[in-house]
Amino acid sequence: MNLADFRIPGLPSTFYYIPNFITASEESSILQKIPSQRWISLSKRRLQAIPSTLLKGTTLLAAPLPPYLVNPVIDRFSDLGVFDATPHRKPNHVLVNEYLAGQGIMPHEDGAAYAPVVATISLGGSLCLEITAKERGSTIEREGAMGGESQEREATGDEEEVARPANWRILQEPRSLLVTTDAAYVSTLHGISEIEIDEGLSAETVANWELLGDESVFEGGVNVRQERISLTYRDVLKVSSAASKVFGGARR
Ligand SMILES: O=C(O)CCC(=O)C(=O)O
Ligand SMILES: [Fe+2]
Repeated sequence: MNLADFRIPGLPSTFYYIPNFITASEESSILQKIPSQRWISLSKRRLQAIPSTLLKGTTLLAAPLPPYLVNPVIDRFSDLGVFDATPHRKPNHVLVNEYLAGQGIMPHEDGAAYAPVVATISLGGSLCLEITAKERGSTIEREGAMGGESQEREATGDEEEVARPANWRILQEPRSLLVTTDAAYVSTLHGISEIEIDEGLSAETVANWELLGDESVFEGGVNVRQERISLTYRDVLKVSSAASKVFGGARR
């Protein structure tokens, strides 16, 4: 399997969409293992930061990812070379987002705490991710990384930016992998509309239509939202080990 074969055409470089990246039984096994007591509730969705929320929004306290987030996907990322260009060459942080029908996430960018590669696995329902080309020079801070604290920022996000219509839609099916990298990571915003039905779905309006696993599901042009969980894998640039914190602190 070659990542280049899965490049989404017509979008800023580079997005890749791989349908059926995991099997249905792998999907249900992961869903069962997501801990039910770790959710942070935001007004529009719930999330978990694993292994933990970044310190100051930028620094990961080193800890391994739990096995259910490692197997089988990390080896598959390696086979595809998804994180080959990032400093740790594999992800060290996962944001788990849950969206019920009608829930979404404001347009945002993921920001400079991470290497510019996000690998998103979708579980449960399908929905459209909306991509907007960023205006030159504009900056919108990362929304998801800081968990609960960032909710305020989400609410007060730059109105001009969020009011602009999306340029492209990527339809994410359950069990698919979406990779956002290179210029696309820094030159576009992504968001999910708070709607219960995605409408007008077709080869003309969905950028990854030709790459879908089963486009016949969407033949009527509609997707009725079901509960969806996304696993967004990232490589946090700054990692601090607990030991270096303790000893570094004691020496000063
Ligand atoms: O759920 C998704 O696919 C997107 C989530 C997201 O953008 C984020 O957590 O930063
Ligand atoms: Fe994001």
